[in-house]
Amino acid sequence: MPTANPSPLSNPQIRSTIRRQRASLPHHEQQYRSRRAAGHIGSQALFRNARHIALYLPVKGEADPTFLRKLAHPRQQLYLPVLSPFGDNRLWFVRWDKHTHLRLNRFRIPEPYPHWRHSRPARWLDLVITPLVAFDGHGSRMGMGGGFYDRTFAFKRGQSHWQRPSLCGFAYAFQQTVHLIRQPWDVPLDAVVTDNGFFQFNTRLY
Ligand SMILES: Nc1nc2c(c(=O)[nH]1)N(C=O)[C@@H](CNc1ccc(C(=O)N[C@@H](CCC(=O)O)C(=O)O)cc1)CN2
Ligand SMILES: Nc1ncnc2c1ncn2[C@@H]1O[C@H](COP(=O)(O)OP(=O)(O)OP(=O)(O)O)[C@@H](O)[C@H]1O
Repeated sequence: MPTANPSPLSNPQIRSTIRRQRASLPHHEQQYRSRRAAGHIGSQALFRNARHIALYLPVKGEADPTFLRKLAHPRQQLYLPVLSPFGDNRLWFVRWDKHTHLRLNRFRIPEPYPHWRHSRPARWLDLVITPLVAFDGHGSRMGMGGGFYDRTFAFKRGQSHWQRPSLCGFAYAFQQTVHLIRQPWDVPLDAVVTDNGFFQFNTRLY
């Protein structure tokens, strides 16, 4: 586990700084950069070969992956994260199509109703586009601090990088930080896409 060269800022400092930066980006910049990021992953095999793809609906200036909806082929099925109704701080992934009704969850993020018949187990997804606050060049991810993605994809820890689902962070390029100290529960990203391009990590190294 890499611990050398940590960022001089503490995790809470990184989180609040980047969140502020993200939220102060003008709306048209958020949209422009998000569309560019979507364009960078839309042509990748990781995206093109995925049949079941989870996106998220952005809040508070997060990069917006919903541009991928237009790039998706009709055979590709899209899902959104839903807070598990069992209170176990895990995510369910529920189908997102033109019939899906959304409601606000306790973080005021729109999500589908947690119909289990429309949900797909996390391990049967092919690609999960994950929100994040910060990432580093080794695939470490810092999120909003709820541990939802880490809990839901804990089964991926220690697995080879080609096993599904692939986790691909979706972010603005300025969200990259020098080095995040990886916690034992952190599930590394397989890839990240930003307005600057698409990067795949060799997660087997850690
Ligand atoms: N767009 C989006 N959807 C997502 C996530 C995300 O990071 N972004 N999540 C990723 O896991 C899950 C929700 N996790 C979240 C965790 C904390 C906060 C949040 O804003 N917390 C407030 C304080 C807590 C509160 O309002 O009760 C804050 O930090 O200001 C939001 C989402 C599932 N859906
Ligand atoms: N697999 C797990 N089992 C139990 N607790 C976990 C697990 N993963 C994370 N947690 C807990 O969740 C808390 C938040 O973790 P962390 O700060 O890494 O969240 P995050 O990755 O930023 O959030 P999110 O995934 O929701 O965007 C930590 O205190 C950690 O103890």
